[in-house]
Amino acid sequence: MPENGELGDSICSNNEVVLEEDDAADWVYRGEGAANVVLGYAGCSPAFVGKVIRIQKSPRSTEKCTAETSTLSTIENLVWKEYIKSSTSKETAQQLFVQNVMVPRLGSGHVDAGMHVPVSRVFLETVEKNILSQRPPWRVEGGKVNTLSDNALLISDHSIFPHGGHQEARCISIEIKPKCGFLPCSRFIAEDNDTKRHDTRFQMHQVLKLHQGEISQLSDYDPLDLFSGSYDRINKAIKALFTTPQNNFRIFVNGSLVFGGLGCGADSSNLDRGGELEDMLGGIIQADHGQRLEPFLLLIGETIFRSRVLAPLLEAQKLDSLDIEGAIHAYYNIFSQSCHVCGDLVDSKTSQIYQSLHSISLEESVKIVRDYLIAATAKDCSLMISFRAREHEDSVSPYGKVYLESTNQSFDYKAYFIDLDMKPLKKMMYYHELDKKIIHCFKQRKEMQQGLSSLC
Ligand SMILES: O=P(O)(O)O[C@@H]1[C@@H](OP(=O)(O)O)[C@H](OP(=O)(O)O)[C@H](O)[C@H](OP(=O)(O)O)[C@H]1OP(=O)(O)O
Ligand SMILES: Nc1ncnc2c1ncn2[C@@H]1O[C@H](COP(=O)(O)OP(=O)(O)OP(=O)(O)O)[C@@H](O)[C@H]1O
Ligand SMILES: [Zn+2]
Repeated sequence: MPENGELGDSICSNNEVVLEEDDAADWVYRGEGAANVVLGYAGCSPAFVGKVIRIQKSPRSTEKCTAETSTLSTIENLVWKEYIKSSTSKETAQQLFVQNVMVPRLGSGHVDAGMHVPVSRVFLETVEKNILSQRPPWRVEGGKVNTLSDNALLISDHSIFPHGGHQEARCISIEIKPKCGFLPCSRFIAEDNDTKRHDTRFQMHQVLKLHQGEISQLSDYDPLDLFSGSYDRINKAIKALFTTPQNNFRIFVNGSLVFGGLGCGADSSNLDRGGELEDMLGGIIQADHGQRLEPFLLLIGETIFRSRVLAPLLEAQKLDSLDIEGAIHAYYNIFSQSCHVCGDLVDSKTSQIYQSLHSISLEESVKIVRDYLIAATAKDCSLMISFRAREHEDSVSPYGKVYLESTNQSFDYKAYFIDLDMKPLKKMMYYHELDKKIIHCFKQRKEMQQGLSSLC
């Protein structure tokens, strides 16, 4: 149960201010994912300084925008009933999911659930026009601002520090999408899929992405390193993220993106060949030009190592204890449907293993699916860490402190998780299909490589 007992109403819904056409010019494009566009505030209204707004998109394929007024489905209400009241609108349910499900797991100091601000349709239409030229073409193709939404989510801007009255120090932030940090060991993983116990989901998915032309090279990054808790392995992961950032690593200076892409395709093409990043690091890392990047990457590693901020994220990811190969059967149970997966099985020994999952109670099935979905959110969110140099060693600060030995500097830092959206229940079948595709493609490549090496 949520600690504050809040199950239904929008959190601190700000009904006094409505963003109108004239306000649109104050909001500048920051980035976007598959589902939302994020804009930073460049105006001077105290209510918005230091904030971003997150605006829903609607997929192009549906042609028309749809107003997000509907509520969760009956079965989704059953899954989330401990956390979200059944009559709640979908968008408020999203916010309550963050507040009641994710904040207790990741810590209130690392998550801002945000609050809704009302927006007019013309505000959204103007924003859509203003940002069009800055959006990556493939994202424009994939979706547009949902101009029928009547609000946007106002969240702290995690890529800058709020103004403190004195002259602002340069702020540098990074964004990491760490993906799944453990190897599954569920007894429901079929023998044929044993590779899942040894190869990470991230690295196996890389092979499918390469095959489908979504990336042009395999990433060097191994999530097991980042989540290992070991200083050396964390630093190895950061170096790999820098070498092959894809959509897993970005750097911002004072809120502007300076390294990494606005989506997929950010391969090694934008490494710091011209030394621009070295220039940018100038105001923050006290070292000569050409020697700033390495300490900066060490600063990120040191912060992740010392703060242990990824430990609770890993715990949340591990709520997926049965793997999709187990959880999918519980999914069919809660719909009281005959299980399509078992229906397709020919091997009676394997079906016996899964039969045990079809004899559990509805409550147990709901818990398995709920935990799987929470884990899915934890495997897909991102971490933003912002740094600014500390001027006075003993100054009181609400932020964490990290010391960088190689330059003898201390930094303030803050670390926040973003994109903690609830995954739709209906995605369970997609997850099962994608899992099969990933393994199939990975095994094919492995067999091809083994065939080639036996020829040599
Ligand atoms: O399935 P995955 O692991 O590829 O994750 C999807 C992400 O792909 P990635 O591999 O990180 O590039 C995908 O990211 P991109 O759009 O590729 O940047 C989304 O985050 C997607 O979540 P949603 O559909 O927006 O809720 C993610 O879907 P979920 O699986 O988290 O639902
Ligand atoms: N609070 C924030 N402060 C600063 N930048 C942010 C914040 N929230 C999001 N961003 C930026 O906006 C980008 C898109 O945001 P977000 O990941 O929430 O979009 P999404 O559509 O939900 O993503 P997904 O594709 O995973 O569904 C992020 O990658 C990040 O660079
Ligand atoms: Zn089954």
